[in-house]
Amino acid sequence: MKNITFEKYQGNGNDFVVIDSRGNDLYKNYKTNKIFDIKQICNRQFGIGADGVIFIEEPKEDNYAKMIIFNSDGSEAQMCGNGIRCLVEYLHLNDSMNNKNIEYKIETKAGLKIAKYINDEITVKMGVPILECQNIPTTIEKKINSIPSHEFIEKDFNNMGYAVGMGNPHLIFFVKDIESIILSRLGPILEKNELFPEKTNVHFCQILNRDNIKVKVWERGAGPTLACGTGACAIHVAAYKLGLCNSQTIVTLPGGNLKIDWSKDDCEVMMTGNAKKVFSGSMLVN
Ligand SMILES: N[C@H](CCC[C@H](N)C(=O)O)C(=O)O
Repeated sequence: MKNITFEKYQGNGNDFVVIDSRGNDLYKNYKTNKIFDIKQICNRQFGIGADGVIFIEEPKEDNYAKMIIFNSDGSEAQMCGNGIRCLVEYLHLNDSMNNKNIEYKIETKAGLKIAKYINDEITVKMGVPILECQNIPTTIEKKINSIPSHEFIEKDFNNMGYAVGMGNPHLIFFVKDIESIILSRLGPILEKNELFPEKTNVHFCQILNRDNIKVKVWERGAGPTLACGTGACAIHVAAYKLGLCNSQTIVTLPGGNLKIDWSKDDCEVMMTGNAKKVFSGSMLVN
C-alpha cells in the first residue's frame, strides 16, 4: 500500500478527483494494476465523492498536458467540459507558471482543446460539433411509451430528440416545462439505447428566452449531475440549429451558468465558466 495525493475540484458543482500523473506512474499503475477502484473513490457515502476522476498525464506533442477522464461508474469518456476547466485551474495553482495569460493546450481523447483565463473564468475552445441525427427512431419512442403515463412527465413531451456530438455523445430534448421532467425515470431509459452503442448523456431543456436555456442533466456513466460542460455546448448547438436561441447563450444548469458561443457549423464551440479547488487530500492505494 502507498499514500498518493489528490486534489478535489468543481466546475458549476460538477466535481472531480484530480490525480497528477506527470513524472510518476500513477495512471500507468491504475491502468495495469487497478491500484484503486474509481467507483469507490467517487462514492459519496464511502469514498471521497465525485462525478469522476481526472488523471493529468505528460502530453504526447508540444502541448501543456493531457487529460484522461473517467466517469464515477469507472467508464472512460472522450471529453469533459467542466473537468478541463478544473484541470486548467489545477495547473494554474500548482505549476510554477502561475500566469493567467497563457494558452493551456490540453490533449484529450476528443482532440486538442485550448483554454485561457478571461478574468476569473476559463474559456475553452470545445471543438466543432457533430449534428448526428435530427430525431429519434421508434426504438426510443417505444421505450418512452412503455412508461405508464401516471409516472410520466409533462403532457406535451414529444420524443423528438436531437443527437449532437462534442467528442462525446449527447441526446437532447426540448420541453415546455422542465420542472415536470422526472429525470430519475427517463435518464436511465434514454442513456442506454441502440442509437448510441456507447450509451449517451441525456439533457432536458427549456428555452426561457433566446439568450437563456434551462437544463436538467443525466450523464452517461454518472447519472444526475449539477452540470455538464460538453452537454451545455451540445444543447446550444441543437437550439441554435432549430432557430430557438441567439449565437451566444447562458445555459442555466442546476449547479450554475455556463456561457456558450457558437453560430457557424465549421466553428469551434466556445464555453466559459468557473472552476474552483475544493480541497487537497491523500489516500492509500494498492
Ligand atoms: N459523462 C460524460 C463525461 C463527463 C462530461 C461532463 N461532466 C462535462 O462537463 O462535459 C460522458 O461520459 O460523455
